[in-house]
Amino acid sequence: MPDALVRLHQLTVQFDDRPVVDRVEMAVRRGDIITIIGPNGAGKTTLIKAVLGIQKPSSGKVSLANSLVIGYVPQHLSLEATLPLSVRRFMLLSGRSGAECEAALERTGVRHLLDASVHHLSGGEKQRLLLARALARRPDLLVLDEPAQGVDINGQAALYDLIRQLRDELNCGVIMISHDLHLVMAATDKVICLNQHVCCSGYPADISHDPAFIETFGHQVAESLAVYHHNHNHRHNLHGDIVTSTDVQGACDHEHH
Ligand SMILES: Nc1ncnc2c1ncn2[C@@H]1O[C@H](COP(=O)(O)OP(=O)(O)OP(=O)(O)O)[C@@H](O)[C@H]1O
Repeated sequence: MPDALVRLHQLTVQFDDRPVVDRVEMAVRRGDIITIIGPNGAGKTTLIKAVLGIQKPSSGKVSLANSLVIGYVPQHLSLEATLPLSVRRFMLLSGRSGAECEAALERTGVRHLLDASVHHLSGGEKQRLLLARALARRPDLLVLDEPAQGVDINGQAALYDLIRQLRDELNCGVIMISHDLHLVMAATDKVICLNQHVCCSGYPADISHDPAFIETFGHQVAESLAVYHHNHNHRHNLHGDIVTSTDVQGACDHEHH
């Protein structure tokens, strides 16, 4: 099994003696798309901040692969509203060359906005700009905090699709937070349900049956996800991709209901 890009060992973060992230174990490898779901205040952003090194663990640790390059897409683009700033200038502030910035913007579908003001971009355009900035670093690990916020439903599906393509092109690992359970179930390889501690984790179709998932999100949510469940007549590799019967190393062979 390839080495992990990032590994959490019993990661715990406390604020005023209150554990907000409680003894979390997790590993992200190249090719993984791992989505963290959980109710408000569950500790998702705090966990991501610990991965980024901007939140110190109270105990446990975060191990990163040597010279790991992380591309981070924050929830929002927060900028001084009175400061004039074009998309081109914003991208160049990342320290990458003009050509690299333009290629990244092209890849996320917003190169035509090079000379637009960042203040006038739509919600979806801003998310694609933030993704381009992360991409320009050619990251080993993409970290996204609710990347689909402010994006309409069609745009969300396209954005998740793009994230999958980028994972393939860069052969990077992806860790993201999402609140949109339907899209998560449709677009993710592995889901971690966090409520301070890890309630349950696994393939999307499996975890929605997990009593811990139902307890966290309620029967209504679990039932509404039933549409994504299906009987499998195929096998998965460890990344959740379908494999043929001759290529079964590390595959699971199970039925989902
Ligand atoms: N720097 C801090 N000091 C004190 N408490 C904090 C700090 N940062 C976060 N918290 C608290 O930790 C808890 C978890 O916050 P966090 O932002 O990680 O949750 P979340 O799962 O990302 O929530 P949401 O889905 O609402 O964004 C919250 O109760 C929050 O108030």
